[in-house]
Amino acid sequence: MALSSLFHPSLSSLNPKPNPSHPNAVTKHRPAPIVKCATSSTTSSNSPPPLSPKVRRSADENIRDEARRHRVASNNFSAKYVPFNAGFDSTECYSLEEIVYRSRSGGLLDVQHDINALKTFDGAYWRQLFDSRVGKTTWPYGSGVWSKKEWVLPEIDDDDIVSAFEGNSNLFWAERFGKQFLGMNDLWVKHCGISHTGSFKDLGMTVLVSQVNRLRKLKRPVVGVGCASTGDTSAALSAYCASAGIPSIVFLPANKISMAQLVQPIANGAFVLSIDTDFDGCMKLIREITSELPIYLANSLNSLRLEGQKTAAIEILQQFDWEVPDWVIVPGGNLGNIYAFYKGFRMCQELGLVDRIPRLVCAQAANANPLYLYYKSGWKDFNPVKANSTFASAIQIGDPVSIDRAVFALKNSDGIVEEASEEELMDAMAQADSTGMFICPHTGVALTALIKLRKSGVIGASDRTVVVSTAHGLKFTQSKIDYHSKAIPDMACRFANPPVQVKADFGSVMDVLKNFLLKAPKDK
Ligand SMILES: Cc1ncc(COP(=O)(O)O)c(C=O)c1O
Ligand SMILES: N[C@@H](CCOP(=O)(O)O)C(=O)O
Repeated sequence: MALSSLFHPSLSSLNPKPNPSHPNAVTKHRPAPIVKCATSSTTSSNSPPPLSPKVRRSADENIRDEARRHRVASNNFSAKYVPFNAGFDSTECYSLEEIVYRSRSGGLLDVQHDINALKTFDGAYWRQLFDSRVGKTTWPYGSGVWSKKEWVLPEIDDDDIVSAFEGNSNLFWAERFGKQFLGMNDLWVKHCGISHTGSFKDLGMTVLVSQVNRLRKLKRPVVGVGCASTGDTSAALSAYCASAGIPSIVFLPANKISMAQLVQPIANGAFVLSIDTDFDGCMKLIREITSELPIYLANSLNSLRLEGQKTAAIEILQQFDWEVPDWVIVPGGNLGNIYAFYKGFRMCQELGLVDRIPRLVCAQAANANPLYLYYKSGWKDFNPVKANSTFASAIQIGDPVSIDRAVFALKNSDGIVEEASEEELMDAMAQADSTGMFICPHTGVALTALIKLRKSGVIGASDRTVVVSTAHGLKFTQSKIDYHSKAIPDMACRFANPPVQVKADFGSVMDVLKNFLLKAPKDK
């Protein structure tokens, strides 16, 4: 079947078997889906806009209006909360319109999609649909997250979505780093941090804040949205809330996050509490507070976040033309993201877009390594740790809320956990920067894991490997300044590149330049 016939209403007659539940079918009203846990009769728009030839919208219409004009009445896709990793006989479930973060037994929740409804379409169909939406300005599909809306929050009305067209981040071929330091030619860095607020948190926050927007329209008791944060979650939360006019409240561990991160929620008008504790202390407090006050919890304990974050995995497959990489390495702190990657890959396999999933590696700072210690014990003994200070400050977390999700993801992907000392992660960051990147220390942790696994031969020279870069390096300039000025106690800073002080005269400048040019490498 021609691709165009899938998308253009006028060509739909070419489809030999018109399917009424086709997400693009321009049909009249169909019965609302029967979802056991659904509490509303939401009608939503899951129809992508018509393809070319596209008539330019009139001047008094914006892209939301335009999307509204193209909406269809309903679809058969739905999702609900279920206890995480519940047995087949579990009947516990909740509508996504309920305010619930934990199962009845106190365990984690997961968003479960109606996979049978999604399976009405084959893998080729989903691949083509997602590919057709990349990088457009069509509301809401211009977002890398909402371009996969049917797999994320299928029932939300496009009007309720709060998006900065996040996602669609660069999958960077790390040609020189791979060749020079690892002897690899198929090494890639997924730059999730080159994003609206400078980290991968945007992917999850667009979903969470959109759902809050919807809950508030439904008059649910949500006065504001709150999080504990090591910096990035609070930046994303405050930006998306500000854009929707929703109050945000952030709990930050005093003096433990970078200045660039601190200023983000302040600038976006959040109510910022700087608390004299660490992240784990802030997390405990926000959980207590959100169970007392009508403040919605925005940390990744809330499984809605992971629905957005999982799209980065789908995007990686898409960027490789649906070829599966061998390895994906993710830095881990509160441990929601490693599970989000697993879930994205697994859904693609289950729905026939790919036939396998990559092996996952979770990388932790040695100063905050509860998952690594658990892995090393053969998954026998999990003990939270007191997280020590680390340059990878956003993952200074000792009691990760998503520990069970992470273990599940790693066990089911033949995964590995690695750790990085402060010197290793800072050296790796400096090495990567010296090849033209400008990464954050957390990406340095992930690169250290790669270096170790290459050295031990676990990752082969020709293995296609993706390192997930989680935040923008510009948020962490102080660590780079300290490193390059060799101002870090007990660290050799082997790759430091301090500026040369030189007198302001021609001769002195010539001398240092000649010296430099003599030592400069002659070939590439
Ligand atoms: C920059 C950065 N990298 C990695 C992580 C780890 O992600 P997760 O908490 O989902 O494990 C975080 C937050 O925790 C982060 O802010
Ligand atoms: N690194 C995070 C820590 C909280 O993680 P979350 O994904 O559970 O919100 C941050 O930036 O705050």
